Amino acid sequence: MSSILEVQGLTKRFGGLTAVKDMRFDVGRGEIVGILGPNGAGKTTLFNLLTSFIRPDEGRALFNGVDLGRHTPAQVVNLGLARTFQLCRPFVGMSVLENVMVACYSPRGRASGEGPRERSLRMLEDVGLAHKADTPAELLSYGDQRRLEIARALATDPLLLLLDEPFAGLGSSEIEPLSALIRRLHGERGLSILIIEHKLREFMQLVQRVVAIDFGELIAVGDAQDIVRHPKVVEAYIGKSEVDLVTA
Ligand SMILES: Nc1ncnc2c1ncn2[C@@H]1O[C@H](COP(=O)(O)OP(=O)(O)OP(=O)(O)O)[C@@H](O)[C@H]1O
Repeated sequence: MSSILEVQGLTKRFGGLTAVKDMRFDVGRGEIVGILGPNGAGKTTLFNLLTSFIRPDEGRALFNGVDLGRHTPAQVVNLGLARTFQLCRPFVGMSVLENVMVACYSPRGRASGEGPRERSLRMLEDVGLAHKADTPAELLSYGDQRRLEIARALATDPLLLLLDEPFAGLGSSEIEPLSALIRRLHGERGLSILIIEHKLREFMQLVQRVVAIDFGELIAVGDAQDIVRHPKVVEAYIGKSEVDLVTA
């Protein structure tokens, strides 16, 4: 499997704190990879580096061989790398449909040849939100806002989708359908996906490989089943009782 993303020694310091240190891993084309780590481990900083919201102090990330650090966030989207955020930020005062239409005007969205309205509706159907197309975006439930975020990202026609804690704040009745949606998008579109999550149980069902980090450093990479038992992961994060719970 060739790599769509190659992270090569990325490092980011905030004053005396090294939030991401010499990070190295790959994402294969069409692969779902999870980033696992406790609060403050550097997961969102890593996403901010990949999407050029911030610049690395050292190292680089190659997307289809292109150095992402040399591009602006908008250019990164135009290369085919889209993200969602931990905190959903829809355009308020606009409908759900209009929120997605904005993304349809991106270069990759326009290149699809579909009209923005038609494309928007198709994306909303894809994520199960078409029936709420005319609803003001700020009135959506938390779970539906996550779907809207995904629809907006999909409208830019990504090759790699970064999902920042898509299950945060959701109840178990919302997590399973959202997880099924992510699996379907991966299966049907052949999307490569990099997903941050705290919840190991959800990871076990969803991801093909896990990158475990702690204090900004890579501590293990491997199958979810192996990572959950990896001594450094257990020590840093999970605790034996949690391993028993997750693997039960
Ligand atoms: N702009 C910034 N300035 C200073 N320190 C920062 C900045 N952004 C992040 N940090 C620090 O870098 C470390 C990593 O933060 P980051 O948000 O990447 O962690 P995280 O793994 O995403 O955590 P969480 O799961 O809580 O979202 C933390 O100690 C955080 O306080």
